Amino acid sequence: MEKKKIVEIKNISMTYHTLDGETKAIKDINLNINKGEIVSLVGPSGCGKSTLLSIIAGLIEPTKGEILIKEKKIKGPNKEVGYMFQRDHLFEWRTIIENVLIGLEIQGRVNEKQYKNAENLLDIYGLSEFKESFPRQLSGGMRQRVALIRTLIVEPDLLLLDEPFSALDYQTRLAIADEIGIILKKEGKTALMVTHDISEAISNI
Ligand SMILES: Nc1ncnc2c1ncn2[C@@H]1O[C@H](COP(=O)(O)OP(=O)(O)OP(=O)(O)O)[C@@H](O)[C@H]1O
Repeated sequence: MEKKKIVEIKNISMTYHTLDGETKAIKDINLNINKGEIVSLVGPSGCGKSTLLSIIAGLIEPTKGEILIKEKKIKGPNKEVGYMFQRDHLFEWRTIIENVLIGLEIQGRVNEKQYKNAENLLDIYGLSEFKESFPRQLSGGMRQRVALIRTLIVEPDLLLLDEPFSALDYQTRLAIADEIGIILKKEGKTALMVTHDISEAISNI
């Protein structure tokens, strides 16, 4: 049986033009990601990893090439793609559950069922007692887990993770990288994760 393609990256190149000249950030990238795959992209700082993620998320337009998500060409930001950034970007004035629900709130999809689902995910991932806490009361690893649940709950077809562990200390990073890999597999998610750290990439295999 042929695997179901979620994303097709076709001949993507990106050149930035600034007053100082031009920077060729990426050139002729081709990659398909199938449903349920977790793909790690490894490379040194400045090699164009974030650029590629921003293009897939529809945040910037490539100089050349196209991105198809479920066979549809993307033209801008869309709800098929969930993006988790290097920092957790939790809102300090919202409680943990309110942070988890923000994506659904923006899409006008908060209802009792979704609220229960949020409570359930917080419970599964060991955060239920922090439901009414504020982000500052949580450790770095816990905050990152909240950010992941917030991204998962809107059920995107593709998750983009941009060095999601880079703000954490080494020990926490190892633990949370394993844990997030397990969560993604358990939920059957398709994900593209970029990192400059080969051990993070391997821990997701
Ligand atoms: N908005 C921009 N304008 C001009 N040049 C840019 C812009 N964004 C990135 N670049 C350049 O493009 C190249 C790739 O940057 P990018 O941030 O994609 O790399 P990266 O691999 O994600 O790096 P890091 O791991 O440090 O985040 C770099 O040389 C960077 O200076």
